[in-house]
Amino acid sequence: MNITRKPGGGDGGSGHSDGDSDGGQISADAVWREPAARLLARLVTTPAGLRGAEAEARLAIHGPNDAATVKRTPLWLQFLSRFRNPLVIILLGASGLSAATGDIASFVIIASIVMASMTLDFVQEARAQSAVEALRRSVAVQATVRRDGAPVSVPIDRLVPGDIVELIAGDLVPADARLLESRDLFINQALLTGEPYPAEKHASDKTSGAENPAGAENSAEATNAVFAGTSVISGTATILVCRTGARTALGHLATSLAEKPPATAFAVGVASFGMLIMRLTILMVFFVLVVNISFHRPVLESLMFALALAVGLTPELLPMIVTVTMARSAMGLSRRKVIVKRLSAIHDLGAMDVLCTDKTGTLTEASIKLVRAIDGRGAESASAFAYAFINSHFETGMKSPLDEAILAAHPFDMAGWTKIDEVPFDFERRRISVLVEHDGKRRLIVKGAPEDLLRLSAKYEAADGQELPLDAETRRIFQATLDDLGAQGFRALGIAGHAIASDDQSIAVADESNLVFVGFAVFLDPPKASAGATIQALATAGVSVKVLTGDNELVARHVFKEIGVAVTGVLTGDDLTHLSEEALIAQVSRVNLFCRVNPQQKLRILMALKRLGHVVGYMGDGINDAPALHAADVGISVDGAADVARAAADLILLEHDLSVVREAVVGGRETVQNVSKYVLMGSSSNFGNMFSMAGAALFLPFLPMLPIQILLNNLLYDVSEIAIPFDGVDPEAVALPVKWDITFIERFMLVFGPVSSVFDFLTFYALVALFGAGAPLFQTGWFIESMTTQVLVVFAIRTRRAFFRSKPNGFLVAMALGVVAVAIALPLSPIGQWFGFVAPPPLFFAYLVGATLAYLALVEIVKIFFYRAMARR
Ligand SMILES: Nc1ncnc2c1ncn2[C@@H]1O[C@H](COP(=O)(O)OP(=O)(O)OP(=O)(O)O)[C@@H](O)[C@H]1O
Ligand SMILES: [Mg+2]
Repeated sequence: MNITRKPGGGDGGSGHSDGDSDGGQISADAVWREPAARLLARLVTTPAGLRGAEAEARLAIHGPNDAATVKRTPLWLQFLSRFRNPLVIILLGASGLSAATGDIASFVIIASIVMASMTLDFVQEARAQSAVEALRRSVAVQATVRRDGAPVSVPIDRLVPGDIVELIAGDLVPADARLLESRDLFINQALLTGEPYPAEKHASDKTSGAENPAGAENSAEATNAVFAGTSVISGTATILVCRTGARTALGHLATSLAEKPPATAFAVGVASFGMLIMRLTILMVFFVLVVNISFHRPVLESLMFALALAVGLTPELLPMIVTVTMARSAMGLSRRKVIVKRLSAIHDLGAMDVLCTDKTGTLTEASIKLVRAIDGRGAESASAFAYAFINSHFETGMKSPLDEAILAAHPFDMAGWTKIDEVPFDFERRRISVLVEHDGKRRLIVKGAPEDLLRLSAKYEAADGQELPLDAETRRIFQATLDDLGAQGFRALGIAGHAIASDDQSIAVADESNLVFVGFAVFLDPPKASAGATIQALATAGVSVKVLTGDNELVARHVFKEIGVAVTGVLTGDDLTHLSEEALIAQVSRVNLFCRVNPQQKLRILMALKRLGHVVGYMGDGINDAPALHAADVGISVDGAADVARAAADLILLEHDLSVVREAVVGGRETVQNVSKYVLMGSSSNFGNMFSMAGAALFLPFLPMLPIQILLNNLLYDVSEIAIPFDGVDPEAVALPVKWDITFIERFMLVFGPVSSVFDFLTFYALVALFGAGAPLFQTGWFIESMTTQVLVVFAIRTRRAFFRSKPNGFLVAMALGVVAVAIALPLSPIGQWFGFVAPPPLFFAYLVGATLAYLALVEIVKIFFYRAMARR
C-alpha cells in the first residue's frame, strides 16, 4: 500500500496550509489522506458534533451545501435587472431627451408607466416564485446531524464543514466526508466513477485505491471517505463533513459541465414564440421609422413612437404569465398532496403520454404480509422461516417491505446467533447473503429472487433436516410450487444457504453457489382496488401506463388480472438482454408489462420510449428507480421513498396513489392551455396592430397614436391579462395530452391578426370620414377602439366553443370589463388631457359598440372555420 505524504507534510502536521487557501475548507486530498483525529482538530469539531450557533456561523461563511449553487440575486437587483431591456432604456433616454426640449410631462408619464409595468410584472413573478420555493423546501432531502450533542434532522443544504452526520442505507451522501465509524458500508458511486457495483468502504486512517500507479488520483476510489452525489446501499456510518457545496467532487463536475437542466420542449416552444414576435416587431418598427422619416416628420417624435410601439408589441409578460400559471398550478396540486420540485415539470405533465411505474404501492396496497414459510413441496417449514428471519434481522441495507413483513410475522429468538459478514442486496443479483455463527458453526444464509436461488442450488433440505441432491424431478416439483404461488398472486422469496468453514471471516458473491435450497417465504401484497379504474381513466386521457417491475411475471400478471387491466405484451429482463435498441424500440409500444427488470433496464425502456417521441413519466420509490427517474421527462416519487429517488424526482406525492397523478396531469394541461391563451391573444392582436400601425403610418399626416398613449394602452392591456392564469379550461381542452404547437400559433396569428386589422382600418375610415377627426380625436378614438377590441376578444379566444358556451372566470371578466371601462372613461375625464386625449362625440360610442360587436361576431365565425380546418389537418 502506498500512502505517500506530501513533501514537507511530515506527520501531516504544520506543512498543510492548503486547507485554508480553499475558502477555509479542507483540501480535497486531505479528506482521505490525513488521520481522522487531525481532521477533527483542523475542523475544530468532535464526534459529538458542532454547536447549533457555530454551525450557523459556518453556514454564513461557507454558503449553502448545494453542488450547483446558483447565487441567489437579491430582490432589488432582480427588480433592477428588468430595466436592462434595451428597448426600455432607449425609450427612457429618448423621452429624457424630449424632456430636455421642454416636454417634461410626457417624460414623467412615460417613466411612471414603465415603472408600473415593471412592478406589476415583478411583484407577480416574485410572489409566485417564493411560494414555489417554500413548497420545494418542504420536501428537501434531510440528513441526520449531531448538533448540540444530539441527532437532529437538517436539510442537506445547511450542512457545514465540521458537521458529524449519521448515514444509513438509502441515504444520499450529503458532502465530501471522512468516515469516522462504519459497519458493512457499501456505497453506490456510479455518478462519480460510472461503476454500477457497490464499493465497500471502511473507517480507517489507511486508505487504498485513491492513487493508482500512474500517479493520477481519483479521490472517489478512496476507501475511507465518501463523496457527495453517491448513496448508501447498505450498512451504516458516521461521517465528518469536510468539503461542502461547489467544493465537493460533485460540485467540480457540476461547474465544469456548467450543468444546466436541459430546456424542456415547452420552454423551447415559448422562447421560439418570443423570437417570432420579436422579429416581426423589429421589421415593423423599422418600417414605421423609415416611413416617418422619409415623410419628413420630426425625428425624435418618430423615434419615440417607434420605440413605444416596440415596447407595446413585445410579449413582455410572457415569462411572468408562464411562471404565475405554473406556480398557481403547483399550489393547487399541493392541496392535493402533490409537491412540485421542478416548476417546469408541470407542463411536461400536461404533455406526458406514457407513464411508466413500478408495481408495489402503485398497483398494490404495499401492505405486505408474510403469509407462510414453506419448503419446496409446499409444506410449512420452520427452518425456512428461521433462516428468512435471521437474514432479514442481520441485513443492514435499506429494510425492504419484504424484510419488514418477515420480522413482523412472529417473534423469533435470536439469542446465540451472531453475524460475521454480509453481501448486501443489489438489483442485479436480487438477493442478500449473511454469514452467521451459531453454536460455533458458521453458515451462509441467502434470501432472494426464488428462481435464481433454485438455479444456484445443488441440494435441498428435506423435512427431516437432511441435505439431499436437487435432481431434475425435485427441481421440477419445486418450480411448480413456485409457479402455483405466482398464479395465486403470492410473491415469494427463496431461502437457501450452506455451511461455511468456521475460520472463514468473510463471504463474497462467489459463495452464493452450490446452495442448499430450504424453501420459500410467501407474501401477500393485495392489489389496490382503485388502480384499475385509474389506469383506465389515464388511458382515456391519452396516457398509457406501463408497469416496470423487478418482480416476476406470474405475480405481476396476477395483479393485472385482479385490478382488471389487460396485459397487451410482456418482456422480461432476460428478453431485454437479447434485444438490440432497434428491436426494443419496435416492441416497446405494444408491451405494457416488463418483469424482472433491473435499474439499467428500466432506464433503457424509458429511453426507447423517449426515442419514439413520447413524453414519458416515471413513477417509483426505490434506489432501483433513480436512474429512470432522472431520465424521465417527469419523474414522480413518493414521500417515503429512498433519498436518491426523491432527489431525482420532479414531483413528490405525499400519498402514494396513482389517482392524484391523473389530477396532476389535468392540472398540467390546464397550465399549458392558459399560457397558450395569453400567447394566442398576444399573437393575434399584436400582429393585427402591426398591420394597422404600418397602414396608418403610410396614410396619415400625423401619428396614429402618441407614444404615451401606446404605452398606456400596453399597460392597461397587461393589467387585463393578469387574470388569465386564474381562468378555467374547457374539459375537452384537457382531455388529451397538450403539446406546444408553434405552427398552430403561427396559423392562428395569420388568420386572426388581419381580422382585427380590418376593424382598425374601418375605425380609421369612420374617424376621418364620419367624424372629421384631427390628430387628437383620431388618436383618442383609435385608443378606445383598440383597447376595447383587444381586451374583449379574450372571451372568444379563451375557448374553442362558442363564447357563451364556456363560462369565464369571474376575476377575468372583472379585469377585462374594468380595463375597458377605464379606457373609455379616461378620455372623458380631466386626466385625459395629460395623455393628449379629447372627449369623442356621443355618436362615436354608438360606432364603438357596433364595431366591437361586429368584430367579436366575426372572430366567432372565423373561429368555427379555423378550428374545423385545423381538425382536418
Ligand atoms: N429484502 C429482500 N431480500 C431478498 N430479496 C429481495 C428483497 N427485496 C427484493 N428482493 C428481490 O429483488 C426483486 C426486485 O425487487 P423489487 O420487487 O423491490 O423491485 P421493484 O422493481 O422495485 O418492484 P416493484 O415494481 O414491485 O416495486 C424482488 O422481486 C425480490 O426477488
Ligand atoms: Mg419498487
